Amino acid sequence: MKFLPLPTTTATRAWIRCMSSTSLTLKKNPTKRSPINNTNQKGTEDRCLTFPALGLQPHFVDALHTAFPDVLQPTEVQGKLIPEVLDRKDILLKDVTGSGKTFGLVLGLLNKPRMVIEDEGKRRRVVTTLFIVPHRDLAHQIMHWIELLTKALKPSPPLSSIAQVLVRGSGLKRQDAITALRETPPHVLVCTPQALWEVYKDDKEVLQLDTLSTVVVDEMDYMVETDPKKYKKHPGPTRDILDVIYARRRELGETEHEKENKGEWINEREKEEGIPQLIVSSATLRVHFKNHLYAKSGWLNRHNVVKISGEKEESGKVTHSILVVTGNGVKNVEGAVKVEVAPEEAVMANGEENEEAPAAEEYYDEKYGQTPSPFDGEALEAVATGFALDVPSTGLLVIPSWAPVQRAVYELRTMGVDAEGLDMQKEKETGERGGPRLLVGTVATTRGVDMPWLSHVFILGLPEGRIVDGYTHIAGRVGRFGRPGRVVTVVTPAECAKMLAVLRTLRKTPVRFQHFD
Ligand SMILES: Nc1ncnc2c1ncn2[C@@H]1O[C@H](COP(=O)(O)OP(=O)(O)OP(=O)(O)O)[C@@H](O)[C@H]1O
Repeated sequence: MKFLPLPTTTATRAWIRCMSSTSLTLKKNPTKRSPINNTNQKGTEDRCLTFPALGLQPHFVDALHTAFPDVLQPTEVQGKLIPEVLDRKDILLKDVTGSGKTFGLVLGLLNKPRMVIEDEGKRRRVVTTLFIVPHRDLAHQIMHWIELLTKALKPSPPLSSIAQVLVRGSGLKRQDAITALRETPPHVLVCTPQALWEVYKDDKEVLQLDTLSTVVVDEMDYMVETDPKKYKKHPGPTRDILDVIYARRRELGETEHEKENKGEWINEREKEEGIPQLIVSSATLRVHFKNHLYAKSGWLNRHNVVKISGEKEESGKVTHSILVVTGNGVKNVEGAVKVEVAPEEAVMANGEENEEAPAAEEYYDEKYGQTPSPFDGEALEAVATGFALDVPSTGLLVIPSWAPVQRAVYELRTMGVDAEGLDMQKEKETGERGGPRLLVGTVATTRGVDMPWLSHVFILGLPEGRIVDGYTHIAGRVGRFGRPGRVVTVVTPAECAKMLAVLRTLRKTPVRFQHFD
């Protein structure tokens, strides 16, 4: 079935801003340093940014400090990002994992004016921002941040008017989600592309796509296929939804106009018609992807776009190890260097019994006990051993997307590991209090997730897709915000050379994982 783009008459775009924009000035204060060492463009002087100076409203900054006492000052990338989010320019955002991109987006978006439309003489609030993310765990994580901020606001508005989550498999029926959206259109709708597209197909009016102020696509390079042979057959929901929202922008771009004035003309028209700002973010936006966005997609206004990237900050102390499964034992990759490990970093798991385990084991015994494992037993055992000997609290195992997470959980449990499927909704309650435990997810469910209490990432096999980008994102779950971490990849001898090449490209030296030969 084909869906036509929404009509984009000026009348339907009749929107008014219910709050005035804050004027933005960057203040310098040479006496303080921001959490990430900020230098100015010449790299000679410290620049201390404050959240109010970036344009965040004072009562919101108070709530931020109450909800997140450790967040004192903006990071370098947030210093550049927040003022641009508050403006109407399109943004291409790229910085290392864990630098605060997603958090900064949340802060900026919540400070944007709410969209209000005039409907039969009445002013009515509509969804202001779509925050599109690749999977529901990331949606829940963002929602959790927004919930904490909303609760800390004085007075605290109802959460549903500030943000709602639209994901598949949340337990909420699609029709109920549509009713909630119609009754209380939120400031920010955090959603996955599939769920959004399904709601749009069911009810084209409820999302009011033609009056949006901003569309954010986080981890966009992961969600949008750039090979025309593939996307022409299967565009995918992100592409479908962006094609609908930016149909008018594409039309303007294709309109005949004198070359010299075209940019100015487009910007004028865009402003008049209220075409939404597009923000694209990822730690890995490759050149071919940017070219696709600029030249082919029609989603980006190339005459009004700003590129934001962080300066190369030193990430936390993360070690990278490669274990090779030979079929006759597991050993460190040849050439791995030996580093001294401080005793407190090599904490033994306490081996306490998990009270829930027996019931779960019975269930999974029945389900999986009689069928052969899809996993290499030696590889899983290496992970189980590494976990038992090295993980003090929480580790993450990333398995290939073809592999069943619950099956991996079952097998690890039979090896004595307290394993469970990654579930960010649960994580916000358990957090660092749990453990030692091993969370299991796939590339698809771990992209962008933030668990400051995570110390280890184990990767089973070569990361899929572009291996370097895949590895960057998976490994980026640790070492966030200057914290230490350990990444251990378990590969076969045939995969070993490729894995070494990945580390070479990223200028990392493999370090011996001390529990193996
Ligand atoms: N200004 C700040 N001060 C202190 N901590 C911060 C600040 N901004 C963000 N953080 C914390 O840093 C962590 C990483 O943030 P975030 O998930 O936004 O990073 P990211 O750059 O989007 O990572 P990824 O590329 O992996 O998605 C979070 O735990 C967040 O709470």
